[in-house]
Amino acid sequence: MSREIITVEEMRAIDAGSAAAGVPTRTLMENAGRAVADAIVARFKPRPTAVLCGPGNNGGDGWVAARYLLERGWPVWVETLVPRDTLKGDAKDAAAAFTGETYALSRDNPRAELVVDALFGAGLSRPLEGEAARAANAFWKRADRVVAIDVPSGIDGDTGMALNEISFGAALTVTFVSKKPAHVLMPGRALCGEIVVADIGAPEDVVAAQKVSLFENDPSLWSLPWPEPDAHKNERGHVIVASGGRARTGAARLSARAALRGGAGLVTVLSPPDALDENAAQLTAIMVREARDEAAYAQAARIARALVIGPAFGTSDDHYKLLLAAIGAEPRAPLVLDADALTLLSPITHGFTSRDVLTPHVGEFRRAFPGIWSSSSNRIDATRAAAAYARCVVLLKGPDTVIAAPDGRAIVNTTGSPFLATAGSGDVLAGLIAALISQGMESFEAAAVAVWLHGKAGERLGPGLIAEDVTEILPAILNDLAPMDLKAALNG
Ligand SMILES: NC(=O)C1=CN([C@@H]2O[C@H](COP(=O)(O)OP(=O)(O)OC[C@H]3O[C@@H](n4cnc5c(N)ncnc54)[C@H](OP(=O)(O)O)[C@@H]3O)[C@@H](O)[C@H]2O)[C@H](O)CC1
Ligand SMILES: [K+]
Repeated sequence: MSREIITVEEMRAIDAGSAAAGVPTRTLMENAGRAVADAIVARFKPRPTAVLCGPGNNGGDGWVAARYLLERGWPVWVETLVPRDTLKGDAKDAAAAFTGETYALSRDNPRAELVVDALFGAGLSRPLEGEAARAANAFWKRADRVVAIDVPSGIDGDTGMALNEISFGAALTVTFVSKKPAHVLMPGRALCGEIVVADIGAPEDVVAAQKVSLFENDPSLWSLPWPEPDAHKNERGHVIVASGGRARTGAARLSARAALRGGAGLVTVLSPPDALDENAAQLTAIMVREARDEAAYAQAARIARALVIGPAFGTSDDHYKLLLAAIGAEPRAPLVLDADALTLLSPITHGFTSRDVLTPHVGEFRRAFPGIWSSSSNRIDATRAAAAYARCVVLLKGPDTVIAAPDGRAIVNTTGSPFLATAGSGDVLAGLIAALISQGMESFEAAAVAVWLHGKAGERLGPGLIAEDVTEILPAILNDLAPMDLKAALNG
């Protein structure tokens, strides 16, 4: 399946391009409606079904779906928001071809056990009102009985937000060509239920002409740096993690352990003198190095293959100087900057490089990039703008983490579980990113892989998860991803 995510504007361009290439929009609508009926028939037994149709082409898809369900013997009727004779274009044709019962949308219609929401899709331009809002509220708690066409009505396709917080929620959403931002961004993703992407016959070259650079995170987008059989630890890179001072060291160790589990050949915790014993007492495979002054941080930046600064690092003026020493080192390793490092640098005025990664959560992002946050319409645009501005990879953490590169590429992650929102989780993520960079991955890809793995760990662990568990379950997740020939070699 294609992992591309297209915006509403791109989807409109694909519609127009298809028509120009000889595939009429009426054909696309026919294929869309049939795909909806197919998805329903594959999942539900026949039952009284109402198809709620709106004034535009989303409604048109609904009329087509109703016709196919009727042909398959389903007890199905249409409830239309606007009089049938006011419909135009493809939707008018689609409605004319439906021979079943039709009602005006209202609370007095026959009781349906399944509702197909074909009120609004990509053309939603204002909040739901009137009968549409009433229906959304009536079915809000019955999402298990709702199938949405394209997006649950009321949700903006480009942002995943419900306008005025009124929308449908669905058990199944059937969309066309590719997912839209609303299918991967919260709360849209959660309101869609299962998402089916149907091919409706838009010509491949028409889709390719959009030059999409936004993807849903997936192993098909990247390949992990598996070691060669004769690999030496030095080839797998050296990650250094800067520790906080006395009694503030756990975060750095979590990060360091994640770096080791993530495959870094060597991992060192860079420790202020007062925390040296504390760190040394709790580390075995991970090395500890004392760092007294700015020169030590600059030196670490020179010798590492990736340097993590931020987890419980400290936010004093002295810490700021140490951070600047690392940033200013020449040449220097890619930096993974999180937590306190972001606080120290906010608002960001530094230019970084495309090898550096900033990993803010929303609060940190708003402080780091205040103007960008307030002027962006969604998390994808915000992260892209921040990456272009700071000239580095930016990873905006959340249930819908977005990773953007300064060249405009962006990935939205959809693995994970709410249990990952816990102390130390971000420290583990930073260490994992550094581990993958240290093994030679491009920083943008490294960040995408790390978030995907981190999310999978969250899914497997579920309730009771603590950050330490995330590092410990990584071998199982990595093993599943290992190529067959490596598995065969390991199994003799
Ligand atoms: N390539 C594809 O993926 C295809 C998708 N198809 C389907 O087409 C819709 C998009 O159709 P469109 O007609 O552009 O838009 P809608 O059906 O969502 O609705 C537009 C009309 O609704 C009015 N509107 C918008 N918001 C409201 C509201 N809150 N209350 C009342 N009316 C509203 C809008 O009015 P304007 O004043 O804004 O103009 C329009 O009249 C897509 O989602 C797919 O389902 C094609 O079938 C095939 C190709
Ligand atoms: K809809």
